[in-house]
Amino acid sequence: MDVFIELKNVTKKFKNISVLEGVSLSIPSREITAIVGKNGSGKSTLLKMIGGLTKPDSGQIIFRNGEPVRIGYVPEVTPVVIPFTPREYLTYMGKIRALPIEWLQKRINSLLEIFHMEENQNTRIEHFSKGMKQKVIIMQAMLEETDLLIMDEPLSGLDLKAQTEFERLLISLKERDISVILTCHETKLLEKVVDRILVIHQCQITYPRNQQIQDEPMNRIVFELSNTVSFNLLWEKVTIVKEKETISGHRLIELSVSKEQTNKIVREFLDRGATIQLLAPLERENHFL
Ligand SMILES: Nc1ncnc2c1ncn2[C@@H]1O[C@H](COP(=O)(O)OP(=O)(O)OP(=O)(O)O)[C@@H](O)[C@H]1O
Repeated sequence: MDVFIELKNVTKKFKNISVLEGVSLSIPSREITAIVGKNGSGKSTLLKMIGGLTKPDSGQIIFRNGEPVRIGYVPEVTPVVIPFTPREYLTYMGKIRALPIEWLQKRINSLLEIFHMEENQNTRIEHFSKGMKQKVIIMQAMLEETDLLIMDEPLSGLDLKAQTEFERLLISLKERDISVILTCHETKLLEKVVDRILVIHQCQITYPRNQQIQDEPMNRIVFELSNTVSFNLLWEKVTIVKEKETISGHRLIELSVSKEQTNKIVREFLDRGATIQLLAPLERENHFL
């Protein structure tokens, strides 16, 4: 697995009220990740930080070990009335971004094909259904070549048919090596296509119960490790639950690890000079939302 996005100890507050506190996680490439949580839990804030629209107060967000990543952002609020056809609208948006006109027209043709919108390209967007408008907004976010597509509540207001079509679209984006992160209120909606679900709960990222391998025993391990020592956890069934700095130049790292992987992880950390603060069976009921 190669890491696409890594959050290291990310904290965000608004007016001294924490939205996220010391969140660490890794997301591999070419995955569809859904972020779920209650209203006001911080889903949009996390998306905006990943999209570079707002900065964390502390911590880091690193893409592909520091390589540049091309990001398309689809905001939650979409304009209701767009008095243009999709081709006109996408051409204007491309010109605003100073994309070369010939390249732009080819790109629009290819997007219309990917989104199955060729037949509708000359109809004014204001006459479109919510799902079709949504597609135009996503196309707009993808006018430049895109490695990562960030979508805030893309399902809101879509009927069942449009949701199914959206699922197919997500699969076709993934087949084109585009990673997707989206927010969603209802995990059931996309569970067939989503690779990873992250739940924001009380300023932390947790994982829904059905994402764990059923009946697989898990351990909770807390290591203390020097701040100067790096580590990378990209094994299956290992998740960073929390990371917290201590006053002594160390950090506490809480992991949820399958029983099967526990010995391997413990060895890895001890080799890096870590000490074990806690190792116990994971009480899932307490841990998950
Ligand atoms: N620019 C801002 N200034 C002050 N507070 C903010 C700002 N942006 C977000 N917040 C607050 O941060 C918290 C998280 O907001 P956010 O929009 O990220 O939540 P959300 O999970 O996306 O909510 P929803 O499901 O309702 O869209 C909320 O309490 C919100 O009021």
